Amino acid sequence: MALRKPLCLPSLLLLLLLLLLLLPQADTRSFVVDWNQDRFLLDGVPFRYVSGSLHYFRVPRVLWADRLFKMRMSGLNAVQFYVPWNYHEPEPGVYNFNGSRDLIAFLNEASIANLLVILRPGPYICAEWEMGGLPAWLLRKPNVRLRTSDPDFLAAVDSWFKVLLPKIYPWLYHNGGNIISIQVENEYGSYRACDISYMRHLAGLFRALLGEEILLFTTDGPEGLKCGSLEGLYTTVDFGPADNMTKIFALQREYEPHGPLVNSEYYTGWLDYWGQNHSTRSITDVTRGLENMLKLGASVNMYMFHGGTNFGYWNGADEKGHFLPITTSYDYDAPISEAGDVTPKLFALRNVISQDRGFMLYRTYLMYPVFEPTQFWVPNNGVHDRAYVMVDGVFQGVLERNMKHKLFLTGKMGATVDVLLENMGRLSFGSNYSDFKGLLEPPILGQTILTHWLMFPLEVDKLVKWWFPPQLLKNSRPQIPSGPIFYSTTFSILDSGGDTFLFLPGWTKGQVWINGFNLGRYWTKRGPQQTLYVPRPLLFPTGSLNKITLLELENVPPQPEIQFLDSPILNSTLHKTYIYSLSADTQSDSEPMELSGH
Ligand SMILES: CCCCNC(=S)N1C[C@H](O)[C@@H](O)[C@@H](O)[C@H]1CO
Repeated sequence: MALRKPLCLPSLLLLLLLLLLLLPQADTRSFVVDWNQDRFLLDGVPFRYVSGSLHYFRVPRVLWADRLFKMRMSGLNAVQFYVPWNYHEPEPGVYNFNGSRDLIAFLNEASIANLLVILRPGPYICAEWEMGGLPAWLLRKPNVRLRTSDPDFLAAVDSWFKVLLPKIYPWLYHNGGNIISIQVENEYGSYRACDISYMRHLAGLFRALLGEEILLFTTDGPEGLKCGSLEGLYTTVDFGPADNMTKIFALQREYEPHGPLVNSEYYTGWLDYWGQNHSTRSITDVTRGLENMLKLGASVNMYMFHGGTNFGYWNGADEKGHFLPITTSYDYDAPISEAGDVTPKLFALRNVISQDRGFMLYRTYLMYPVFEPTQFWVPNNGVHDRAYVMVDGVFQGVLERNMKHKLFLTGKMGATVDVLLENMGRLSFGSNYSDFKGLLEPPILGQTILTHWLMFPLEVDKLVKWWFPPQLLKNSRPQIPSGPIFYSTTFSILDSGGDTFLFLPGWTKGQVWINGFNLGRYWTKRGPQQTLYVPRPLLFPTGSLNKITLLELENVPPQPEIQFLDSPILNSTLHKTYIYSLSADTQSDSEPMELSGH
C-alpha cells in the first residue's frame, strides 16, 4: 500500500486564478485527419461528426432556419449539402445566387444553428435532381462527353467553379467559416467513364481555388471505390442500414489504411419513383446501424435528414431497364418529414446520438420584462436532478429534485434564461428504473409556461480534457461570482508522494478533473464525504506539472483553497442530516429540515 504522504501544495492559498488561455485563435482553426489515431481533429481536439443531409435547393429560404434548428436539436453537429450547378447557372455565364439560391445565406444559417458544413459542389451531384445537377445547356453540344476530360465539358466546369469556389473560400473552417470538408465529384466510381484525368483535373482546380488546407474527399459505394477514389482525396464510402457495415468499412480501409471511418451517405430512407410504392426504412434498422457505426468511432452523415421537395421541374430520374422519373416529394422517409415535422425516427436517432451522463444546458429567452421577483419552477418535480438557473449569465439559484422546487427571478425583455441541468445518477434500485433525466416539463415563470427551449448536451469532459476553459474569475472582480464556473490551475508534486485525498474547504458542489481524468463529484457543503480519493498513478512525476480543473456549480469562498491530505474525511461533522419532506402539494417549496450533524 503506497505510503500516503501529504501532498502539500504551497502553504498559502492556492490561487485558482492561474490558467493557461488556450482559446483557439482564428489562425489556429483547423480541421484535419489524425493519421496516427484514425480520427479527425477540430482545433487539435479529437472530433467526430454526426451529420445530416439537407438540400437548401429543396426548401424555401424562409424555412431554412427551422429545418437547421431541428437538425441541431436532434444532436447533429454538421450539415451536408450539394450545390447544384444547374440551379445557379441557368444559362452559360448567367449566375443566380439570390433568394432560395443564396448559398452564402444558407451557410450563414447553418453557422447560426451551430452546424459545421460538409459541402458537395459536384460538378455532378446525382441527388435525384434534374440531370444530377449538370446544366441541360451542356447538351447543346450533342457530342459532349459529360463527366470526362472532354475539353468542352471541362471548359464549362472550369468557368462555373471559378465563380463558385471563390465564393465559398472565406467560409472554409480554417478561414473562420464553417466548411470543414469538400467532396470532389460524386460517386464517380459508379460512372462508366472512369476517367482519372477528369478527377485529377477537378482535384487540381479545387486545390488551386481553395488552397492546400481544406480536406477534400470522395464518396463511393463499395463497387465504386476503384474509379471513384484518387490519391490526395480522402476516400469515404456510403451504405445503408441493410448493407454489411464491416465489409464496406473494410473496403474503405483498403484505400485509407489510416484516418477515420466515414460513411458520407447513411440512408435513413429512400427515394420514390412515380408509379411505385413509397419507400420507407424501419426505425429499428436505421437506429441500429447508426449505433453500430458510432460505436466504431466513425463519422457519419445521414442521407437525408430532411428531404424536402423537388419543386418546379427539378426532379431527376433513374433508368433501370425503363425510365423512372422521381416524384415531386423528396420526403425520403427522412427523420424530418417533407413538411418539416419531427418524426418518431428523429427522436429515435436523437436518443442514439445523445449523451447519457453529465450536464445539459437548456436555454430560452424572456419574451417580456420581469420587473418583480417572480416564481420560477418546474411542475411535477420535473427537475431531474439539479438545476442551476442563470439570467443573462447571473446565477439565480438552484432547483433540486424532491427538495427545492422554486426560486424567484427578474429579468429584462430578451434576457437569456439558462438552466444548467445536472444528472446526479440514475436510480439503481427502487420501483422505477426509468429514471429519465433532464427537465421533464417546461418550467413556469409566474403563470407563464416558458417554451422554445434550446437544448445543448455539454461535452464537459472533452472540454476539460482538451481545452482549458476561459478564466472566469478575475482578480479585479469586486466579489466572488456565484454559479457554474470553471477553475483551473497547475501544481507539481514536491516529493515522491503516494495516494492522496483532495480536500476543498469552503467550496460548495461540483466536479473535478485531474490531468483530464474525471475524479468525480464533490459536495463539501452537504457531505458526509469531504475528500476525494486521488490515486497516485493519476499524478505526473515530481517536477512535471499536474493540471486540476474544477467546475464549481454554486459558490466558492473568497479565498478558495485546495488541499491534498494524507487521509480521507468521509464522515464529516460539517454536514447536517437532511430529512426531506415533500408536502402534499409537491409544488410548494419544502425546504429540508436540518438536524444537527452526528
Ligand atoms: C436508385 C439509385 C440511384 C442512385 N443514387 C444513389 S445510390 N444515391 C447516392 C448518391 O450519391 C446520392 O446523391 C443519391 O442519389 C443516393 C440515393 O438517394
